[in-house]
Amino acid sequence: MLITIEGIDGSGKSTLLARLRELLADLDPLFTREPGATWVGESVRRAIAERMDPITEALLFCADHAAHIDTVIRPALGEERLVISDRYADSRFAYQPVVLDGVLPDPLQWLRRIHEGWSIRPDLTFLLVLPIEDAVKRLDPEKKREYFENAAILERVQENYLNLAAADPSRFVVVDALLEKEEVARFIAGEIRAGARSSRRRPRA
Ligand SMILES: Nc1ncnc2c1ncn2[C@@H]1O[C@H](COP(=O)(O)OP(=O)(O)O)[C@@H](O)[C@H]1O
Ligand SMILES: Cc1cn([C@H]2C[C@H](O)[C@@H](COP(=O)(O)OP(=O)(O)O)O2)c(=O)[nH]c1=O
Repeated sequence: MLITIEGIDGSGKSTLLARLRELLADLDPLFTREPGATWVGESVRRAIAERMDPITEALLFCADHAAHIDTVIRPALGEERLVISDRYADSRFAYQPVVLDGVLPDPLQWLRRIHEGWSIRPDLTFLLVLPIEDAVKRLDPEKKREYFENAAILERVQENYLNLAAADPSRFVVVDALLEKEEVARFIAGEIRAGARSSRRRPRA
């Protein structure tokens, strides 16, 4: 079963993932992330830091996704493992249309087409949502910021995320990221356990 965790920068994904490692330890999940599960992720980080042109950046994120699927996700799903990814394809569908606005006529459609035929659809996606000003307040002032981490961009990214969730309610679970950390983690751990139980009962196609 493939679970993905999505949300804007500062929504609490890293905090949540650290707690899920403890809460779900008995299920022996494979924790992974985008960008960065393979060395392709390092080129993505470099492209972001150097502000490469948006098409290059988008294609590098997609290349990172392809390498991630090939080397991590597909083998683990083949062994029936529970896989939990910190960011996945929806990060592209939420962030890159903002960066590609004005560069391409329909960035979301372009991005969807690039993923078609090889990307693997998650079984469940948890989307952490909170007011932009709270997310920005949570960002570490000591840490160097990616250019995405600005309120105007994050506002549009979150709007894109909410549209993706509205269009696919059977996959998305929208979670209030202002709830107490432990409450967020326990709720999501419970939903993952319920999903894992029902996927074991379901006959494989
Ligand atoms: N539910 C929460 N309530 C209050 N603060 C939180 C919550 N979740 C995370 N934080 C804090 O917000 C900051 C950013 O969280 P982090 O997990 O790094 O976000 P992300 O990985 O999504 O960028 C951290 O200082 C973290 O302790
Ligand atoms: C996976 C992905 C991330 N991003 C952005 C989100 C983040 O601002 C940035 C780096 O992701 P991430 O590593 O999750 O952020 P952090 O450095 O806070 O741990 O890349 C995209 O724009 N598109 C994508 O497809």
